[in-house]
Amino acid sequence: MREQGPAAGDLATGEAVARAFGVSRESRERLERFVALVERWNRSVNLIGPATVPDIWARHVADSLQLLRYTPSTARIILDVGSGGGFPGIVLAIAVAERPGAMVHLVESNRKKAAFLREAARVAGAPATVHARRIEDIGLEDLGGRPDVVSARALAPLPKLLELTARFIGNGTIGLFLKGQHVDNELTDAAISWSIDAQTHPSVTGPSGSVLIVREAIGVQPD
Ligand SMILES: C[S@@+](CC[C@H](N)C(=O)[O-])C[C@H]1O[C@@H](n2cnc3c(N)ncnc32)[C@H](O)[C@@H]1O
Repeated sequence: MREQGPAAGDLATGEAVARAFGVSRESRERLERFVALVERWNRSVNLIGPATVPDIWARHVADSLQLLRYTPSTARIILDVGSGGGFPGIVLAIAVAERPGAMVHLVESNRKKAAFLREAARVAGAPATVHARRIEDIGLEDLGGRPDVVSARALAPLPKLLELTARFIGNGTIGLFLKGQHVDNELTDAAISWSIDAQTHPSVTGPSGSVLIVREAIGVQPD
């Protein structure tokens, strides 16, 4: 899979997403099996908003795949927090499936969603380990070492997200967070309690979204 970014363009179909992101034939097949599973399970488990199902390739798959361009090519351990229906975690696991030693740890506290994620990893043949627990209860020993990347989408506003993930970030471990239109306000709110080294990049999937890269977040005492 090509690791530099796509031109935005039309991302409405599997074929278009595969072309835009330089996805290999094997990865595309894995993504197609995963998408079919999401669509099937979504009738009984709330994985993605029903109204977004027709746009699943752009709204969910491409949205997740864009994180690959910010993921170092040497990254092996990825920690995805609040994985839900596998966005971005399962998509990233598919994207790095051909990297020797790669493993994506999916932390999801909802048991039904965790069961879905296990089935999704099996069906897609993706290197993923599912932890049906809260992130607060996860330590480095559960991940087999320090993660290279911590990812999350729609888990919590930034101040809370940093409470949950900052202990993993820094010393080369980056946070890659898919954020909505209020990212600047979230950064302002988070700056009250955190000294943050971060950058935002526009999302390829919509003008209001962004990718937030956090290189370091250190807790500060309020004055
Ligand atoms: C709004 S969903 C987002 C799911 C997915 N990342 C997405 O964008 O489609 C948030 C998910 O985080 C899970 N979650 C919330 N708090 C959590 C925690 N402290 N530890 C692990 N999972 C958590 C919820 O069960 C839920 O599935």
